[in-house]
Amino acid sequence: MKELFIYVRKLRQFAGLKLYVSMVGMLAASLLEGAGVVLLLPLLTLAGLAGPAATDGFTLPLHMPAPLRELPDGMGLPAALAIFAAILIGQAGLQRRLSILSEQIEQGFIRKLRQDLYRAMLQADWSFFLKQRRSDFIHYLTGELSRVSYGVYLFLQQSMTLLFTLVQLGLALWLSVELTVGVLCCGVLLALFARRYTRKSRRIGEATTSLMQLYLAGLTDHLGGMKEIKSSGLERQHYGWFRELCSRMERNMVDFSTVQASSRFAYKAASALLIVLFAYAALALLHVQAEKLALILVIFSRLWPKFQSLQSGAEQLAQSLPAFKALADLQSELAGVQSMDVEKELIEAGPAALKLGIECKGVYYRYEADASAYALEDIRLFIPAAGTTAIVGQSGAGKSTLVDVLVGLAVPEHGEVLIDRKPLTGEGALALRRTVGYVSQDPFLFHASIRDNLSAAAPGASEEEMWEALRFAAADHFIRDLADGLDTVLGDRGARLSGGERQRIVLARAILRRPAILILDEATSALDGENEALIQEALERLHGKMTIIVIAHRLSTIRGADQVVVMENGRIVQQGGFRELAGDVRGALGMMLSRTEAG
Ligand SMILES: Nc1ncnc2c1ncn2[C@@H]1O[C@H](COP(=O)(O)OP(=O)(O)OP(=O)(O)O)[C@@H](O)[C@H]1O
Repeated sequence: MKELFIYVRKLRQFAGLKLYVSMVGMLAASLLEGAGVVLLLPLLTLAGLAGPAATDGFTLPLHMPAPLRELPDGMGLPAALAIFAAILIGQAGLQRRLSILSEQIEQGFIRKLRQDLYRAMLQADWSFFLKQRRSDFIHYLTGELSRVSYGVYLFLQQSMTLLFTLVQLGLALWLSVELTVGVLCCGVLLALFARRYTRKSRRIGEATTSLMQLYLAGLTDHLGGMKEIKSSGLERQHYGWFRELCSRMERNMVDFSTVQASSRFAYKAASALLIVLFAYAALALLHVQAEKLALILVIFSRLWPKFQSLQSGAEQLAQSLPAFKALADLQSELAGVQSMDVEKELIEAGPAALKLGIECKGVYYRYEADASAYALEDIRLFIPAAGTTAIVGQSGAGKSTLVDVLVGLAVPEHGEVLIDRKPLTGEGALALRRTVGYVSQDPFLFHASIRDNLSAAAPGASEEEMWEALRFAAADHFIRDLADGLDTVLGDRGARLSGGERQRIVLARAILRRPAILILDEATSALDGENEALIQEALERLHGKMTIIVIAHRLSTIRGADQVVVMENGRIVQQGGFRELAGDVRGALGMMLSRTEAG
């Protein structure tokens, strides 16, 4: 429940006056409805359906009937009917307005939640993303958010129902304290009994959250790995997993419907018993007039469904509570890892170009605070501006981690990173990253045209500049050969291209930004010898114009580097010019070269 109130508080802050207007409107609507109900009996009297004894027996709750009775003969009924219709139509009009208002509040609130969540994700430290599944974010931004949205809507609805119920309860108490207290006690007893349904709904809601999470995670993995699944003939296993999960999801929803149906049954059965009991108590024990009993029954028949709908709303709310909790947990976790403000302009623009270089002084880094091994240990390194530095080492040596530390994505546990002799912190890291062109091992392309993919990185780039960047990345020829050229739409993550073609477009995109620092993390690994040679030449042309950091497995790609850094188990084991290191046959690079040649 705590989480629900967090969101209710947020809703109050978001909607402000509108929420109170809507609450007051609900109260007015329920009063009008109550007035309509109270008019029923005078109407019966005026219509001659209830005898004169009825009006003598007890005082009517509103003054309206008296003036009505003073009207000339034959005018009372039409006037009462007209007032009755005006009240009901007015109430319906008010409810229409309230429904629109509550929808506006709900949708506006959800938009705000969605924006806040996505914004907080964008502003979070990179380390936060390393611990999460991508599919979980999709789960939170879609499924869980709509459950929260539904929950908030339910909460508004429940408040409305509660207000209606309270007003009608007051009215019923006015008419007959004994019978109303009787109905109320039965309602409370049943609500206590029905707590089991609410608790069960919450457990089912928890299962819904984890099943949906599993479903999305599984689907994301399967769709991402479809090629591996098909090439290894694993369709059967995957289908088996999917079928089993779908059955669990089906059972989960059926369980919830069963809970709701059982609780509805309990209320309906109790209602049948209570009507019989009331009728007996009123007529045989309390000797209430038949007309008054009729009014009580009208009120009971309006009150009891409200109890039932409050219970049903409570179950649905309980079912969506785990989504509130999941979202609240995520938001509080995100609040602790915010490292920027996406909308804030950087006041201190930071280095537009690197002047001296990047230095690591005794840097230690590990992914988990309690991990026994460091991914980087005692890194001492200087990367000169406008030079080319190659980082080599076996898989898992720490090359990508080192680059993350150099651009401020990962923050060292000990030691520091200096950019042009100034410590790399906060805004400086953000400014630095805006000058970086990064090509990763797993290049990312949007499901959009090549043009859109390029302009996503450099919004103002002209067509000419795009072709220039593509020429640099040896991608111009194959793109000219495509029927739609720059307007060719790439598949999901660029799936319609070969790995080498993808890498070349991503490289062109990085260059188009005219970065001060170009980082290539295994960026040419999918290229054939000819294209790799073309890119090597292009990189050599850039030599001296920008700082280039290359991570490479293929040692052929690092021959032109000014400095080679060799890593092993998170440490730098050798560092120097390519020729110098290659000449030391017993050194790490020399051994790697001889292994490569032998291979
Ligand atoms: N997200 C992560 N969480 C925990 N440990 C990680 C994570 N990423 C990398 N590591 C660990 O950190 C160490 C260095 O990994 P890193 O990716 O930097 O190596 P690498 O030299 O770039 O490898 P490769 O050439 O295979 O890309 C490895 O032991 C790896 O298992």
